[in-house]
Amino acid sequence: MDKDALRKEWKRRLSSLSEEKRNEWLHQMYDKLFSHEYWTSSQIIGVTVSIGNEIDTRPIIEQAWKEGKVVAIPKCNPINKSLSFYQFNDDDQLESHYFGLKEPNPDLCEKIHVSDMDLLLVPGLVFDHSGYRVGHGGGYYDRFLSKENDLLTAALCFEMQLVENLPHERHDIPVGVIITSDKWIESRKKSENNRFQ
Ligand SMILES: Nc1nc2c(c(=O)[nH]1)N(C=O)[C@@H](CNc1ccc(C(=O)N[C@@H](CCC(=O)O)C(=O)O)cc1)CN2
Ligand SMILES: Nc1ncnc2c1ncn2[C@@H]1O[C@H](COP(=O)(O)OP(=O)(O)OP(=O)(O)O)[C@@H](O)[C@H]1O
Repeated sequence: MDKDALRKEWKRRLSSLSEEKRNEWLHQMYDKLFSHEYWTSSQIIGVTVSIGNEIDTRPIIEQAWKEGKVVAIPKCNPINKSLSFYQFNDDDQLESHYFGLKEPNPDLCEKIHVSDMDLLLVPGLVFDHSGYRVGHGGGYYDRFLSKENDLLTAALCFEMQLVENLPHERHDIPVGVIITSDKWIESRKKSENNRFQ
């Protein structure tokens, strides 16, 4: 399957997940994330504001606030397909101009410099065991990550979003850790670790 076919198929699969299973798995995933050292050692966390059938990021944002962490959310620049991150403290700072996404209003938010970010949670539809991903197809995160070698990256996904191998191109950048409801995968080292099960 090419990337477009994968996108289409996994959007369909995600939309057919029952509310009950979705919630059960999400809570297991959050627990794994919040006990991972990437989370505990990070003060400034980049995360999207989820929409539709994406992994619900609201509980992650609220946990970060509760722990006194800084939440940085992305704003797209569709002209050059770049991302800028802004500090998110309050829902009043959100606006929706582009593609139905909830984005920060730059007039109401402080900009976060990438070099200050500790951990970036990367969205995606399908992932493989090496950390390669297929996202919504804008290439925003690959472009962004191509300039940020040192940033810790993690992705949350359901087990059903994991496949053995994805087609990838030279510009694709794998995420460091994948967290599912069952396990976390240190994808960069290609070794699985079930320490948090
Ligand atoms: N919640 C959430 N926010 C996110 C992402 C995400 O996956 N989830 N992104 C993850 O990357 C970025 C936005 N990703 C996008 C990926 C593709 C298109 C897209 O297909 N745009 C079309 C059509 C635009 C239009 O109709 O206006 C295009 O560019 O041709 C848009 C945004 C940043 N914010
Ligand atoms: N670093 C880059 N430099 C130039 N073009 C890029 C780069 N990364 C991705 N692209 C281009 O962006 C488009 C979308 O890329 P891709 O299919 O990998 O997106 P995606 O990873 O699914 O989306 P996203 O990162 O927004 O979640 C492709 O045409 C790809 O060639």
